[in-house]
Amino acid sequence: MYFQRLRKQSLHHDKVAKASWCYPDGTQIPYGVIIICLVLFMIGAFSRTQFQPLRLPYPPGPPPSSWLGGNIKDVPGIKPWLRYTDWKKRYGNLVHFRIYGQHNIIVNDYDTAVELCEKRSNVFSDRPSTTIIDLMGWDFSTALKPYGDHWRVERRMFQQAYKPDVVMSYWDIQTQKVQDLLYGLLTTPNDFRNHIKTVAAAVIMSVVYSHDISPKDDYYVKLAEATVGKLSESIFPGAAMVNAIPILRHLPEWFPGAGFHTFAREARKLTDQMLNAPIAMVEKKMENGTAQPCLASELLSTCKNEKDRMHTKCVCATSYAAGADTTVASIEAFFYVIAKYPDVQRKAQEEIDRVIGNDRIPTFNDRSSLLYVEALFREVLRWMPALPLGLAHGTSADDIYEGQYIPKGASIIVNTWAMTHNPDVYPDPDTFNPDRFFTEDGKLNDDEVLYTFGFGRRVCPGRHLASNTIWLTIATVLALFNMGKKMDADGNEIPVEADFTTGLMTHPFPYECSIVPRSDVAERLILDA
Ligand code: HEM
Repeated sequence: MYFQRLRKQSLHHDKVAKASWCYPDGTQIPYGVIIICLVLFMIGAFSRTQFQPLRLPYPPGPPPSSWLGGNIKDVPGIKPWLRYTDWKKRYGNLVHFRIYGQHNIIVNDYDTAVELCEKRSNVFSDRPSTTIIDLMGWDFSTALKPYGDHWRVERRMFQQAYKPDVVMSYWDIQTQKVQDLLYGLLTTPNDFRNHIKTVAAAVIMSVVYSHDISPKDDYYVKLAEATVGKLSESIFPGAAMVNAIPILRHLPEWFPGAGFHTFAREARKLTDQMLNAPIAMVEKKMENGTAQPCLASELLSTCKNEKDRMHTKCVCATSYAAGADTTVASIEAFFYVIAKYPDVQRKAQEEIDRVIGNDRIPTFNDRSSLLYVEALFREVLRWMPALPLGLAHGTSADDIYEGQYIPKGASIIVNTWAMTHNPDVYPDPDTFNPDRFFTEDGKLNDDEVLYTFGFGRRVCPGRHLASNTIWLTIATVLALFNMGKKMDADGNEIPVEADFTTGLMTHPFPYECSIVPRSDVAERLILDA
């Protein structure tokens, strides 16, 4: 029965997996043999990771708490960036730890990140291979692709689509979608978290697929959210195990501990739909002549073969996967801090009133005149970086840094949080204080906190688009609304207090705040926009 089951399952898997369980003549290999081979292979593979060819020390780090799992128990499930920042005090800017056979190097300061990810970008531009992510079909994502030809082609497409002069052509879309957000805040302020999610999704869906999302339950947005949600869920012990010991991917689904296969299979279905459904919609519109210009239609019209079409699908789907929730995280952080820091809000509003008056809504053309708003924007990125641990780089060769050994295949975790909360650079780092970006003579300093968008050849190509959406939201919301604490039924203020979630991206947990238009004029401006 097991054999039948395995055969059935193997229909779902790729050819490699099928071949692994049969002799060349097609006879099934007994499971006992397979398991013994797997165990031997794992021990062999694991021992190889322990072998240190150069006899140089790894960077310092916490001693492993178990021979097999290494430091698996030392990495907390909640906000690991705080533990890593603690390790910086004990071990320094470069910290090594191991989980099963996977070597991890935490980079805790800006200069070391530049040295490794930028100056040595020929070695430090890979991504760590993550088996569960491949099994889930997420290897479509340009952001997760290994440093190689496929990534290079798509990276070029990204750079073309989102370079500074091209993103200016998206200003109208962004203005329209931010106006929708303002209207939402005016009419249903308690629903502000949904409005924030909508603005980020609406900008990307419009830029990429020329799709105007429906305000509620948009099919494509729900699909993308469910797919991205699976990615966040993919951090569970079974997944960690198969990531660290990739050979385990060949375990049959029924095998104890191989439940990751079931999870991955379900996730893969969603991933395929997210990749294909919106592109099919654009292609249909192109066929019947109703397609509006957008990134997908532009790229599709230049495709010469199926390979080009595949790259187009990957770039378009990655735009949403990498660009929506990151933008949401930063806008949510802005809403949270503004409700918490009334003095900052007042100062920003004074500047907006003084520079542009209160009879129009700020536009992108005002950006260079609103210095305090710019400082506030930077402080949002710094105070709560959307990706506190960036996106891990990988090493494509062995390397030596200051006499310490960094092996090929190591995961390089850029601890952005430690950088944005380095008290030597940002005194009193937990306080939200835009003034820290001004020089003594009242000019903006040159720290644009751009490193929150990553380093080197893998730096975020969507940073200009993201910066524009976030800035316009900040400037217009400050110009038109007052945010602050809500009152309870007894007239007492409800404190604005929320912790932030753990994940690749971090968001505030739900909290309450009041959002009211600053004046009748502000209300009219929103309604007339
Ligand atoms: C606040 C918003 C955003 C933040 C904080 C952010 C941050 C980041 C970070 C930290 C990385 C990893 C960089 C590295 O590996 O060193 C990254 C990569 C990436 N981002 Fe963004 N991002 C944002 C918005 C966007 C948007 C709007 C798009 C697309 C339209 C986008 C597309 C990408 C892509 C494709 C990559 C992978 C690049 C590669 O691997 O070559 N991001 N982003």
